[in-house]
Amino acid sequence: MTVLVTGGAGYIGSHMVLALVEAGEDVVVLDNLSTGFREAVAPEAAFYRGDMADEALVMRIVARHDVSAIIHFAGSIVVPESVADPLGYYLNNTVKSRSLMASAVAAGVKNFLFSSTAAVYGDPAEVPVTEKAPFAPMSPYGTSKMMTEMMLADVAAAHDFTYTALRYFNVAGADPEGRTGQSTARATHLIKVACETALGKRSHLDVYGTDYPTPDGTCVRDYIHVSDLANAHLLALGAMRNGEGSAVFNCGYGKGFSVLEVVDAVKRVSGADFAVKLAPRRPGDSPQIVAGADRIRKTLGWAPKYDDLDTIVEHAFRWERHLGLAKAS
Ligand SMILES: NC(=O)c1ccc[n+]([C@@H]2O[C@H](COP(=O)([O-])OP(=O)(O)OC[C@H]3O[C@@H](n4cnc5c(N)ncnc54)[C@H](O)[C@@H]3O)[C@@H](O)[C@H]2O)c1
Ligand SMILES: O=c1ccn([C@@H]2O[C@H](COP(=O)(O)OP(=O)(O)O[C@H]3O[C@H](CO)[C@@H](O)[C@H](O)[C@H]3O)[C@@H](O)[C@H]2O)c(=O)[nH]1
Repeated sequence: MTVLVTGGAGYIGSHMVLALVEAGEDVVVLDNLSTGFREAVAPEAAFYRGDMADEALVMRIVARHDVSAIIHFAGSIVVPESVADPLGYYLNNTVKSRSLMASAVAAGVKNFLFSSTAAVYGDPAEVPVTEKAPFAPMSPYGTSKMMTEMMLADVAAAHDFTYTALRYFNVAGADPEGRTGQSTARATHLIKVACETALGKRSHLDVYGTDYPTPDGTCVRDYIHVSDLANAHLLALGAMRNGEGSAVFNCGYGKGFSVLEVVDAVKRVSGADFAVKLAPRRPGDSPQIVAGADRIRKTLGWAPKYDDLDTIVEHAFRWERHLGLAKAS
């Protein structure tokens, strides 16, 4: 009874592997290391370097390790990059997820947890946005994830197969014990970029767009600590194993912070007053996304431990310092 984690060498996946190992699960990771790092994978987990769409490899892993559940993180994750390269995103996030699902069905793996995203909502009419809101992605990234969710629903209707789509809001922070964190090269995520800037790895931080219809004109996001997110996966996995059926959950705290508020938090926590430049809007950005987060708390009993922006930033900053002072590429 092993859990297969695709993308387990990545930022969120490496935290998930730690949480699974701590929970006593057997874990096998499949990752092509396109953005992940072999050394980020906890030593207790078996590791295969390969592509999630390599159906023969996935079937071999499932048979050899007696895989009974898949947690599927592997994918491409940068919103503006998806605007520039939609076909690349549809291939890696949608087409290759279809292959992974086909392998799961063929091999009889019945439980499938999927990394979806708040980006499937686009610019929602109501904020906080609940799971009942319609799909309205504003970027190829969001559309690529929406299509995967739609495939999962169809597969669950046709086969003995249960899925949970967790729609993450903005994931940030690092393992509180400092064992892993976000090591992504050429990072684009706000909190990581701000921490790099605070440490002098970048000359300044650009604020993309100051004329949005938000209180201070900058985009608002709901930042969730990566370790709370890993815990949400453990709960979702338990519910699927208990036969509770397919489900969709938002993963966020229900609180929004603007880009400028995040920049202030990073300055406060780091003690560094770095340069900030106001820049034009970035393609594909939604003005404001905040999670309606009741369903996961009520249904799965999720009780986050790190629901505090300064704590998230502190953990992210500590990891960034641990990575060293090499200039960000
Ligand atoms: N970081 C966020 O804020 C956020 C928010 C919502 C959803 N997500 C989703 O969570 C998942 C993990 O994101 P992350 O932030 O850890 O990103 P990441 O880039 O650190 O991790 C992705 C991992 O998948 C691997 N990978 C990519 N394509 C692959 C393929 N074809 N076959 C095998 N491995 C492959 C990469 O090498 C990497 O280790 C993604 O699916 C992403 O869309 C992330
Ligand atoms: O140097 C920077 C980086 C970001 N931002 C802004 O900060 C906000 C957050 O951006 P970012 O951290 O890149 O996250 P998102 O574009 O919101 O996307 C993240 O969050 C989504 C869920 O909401 C996930 O699905 C994506 O994978 C993940 O990249 C946006 O308004 C950006 O324009 C800046 O102003 N300057």
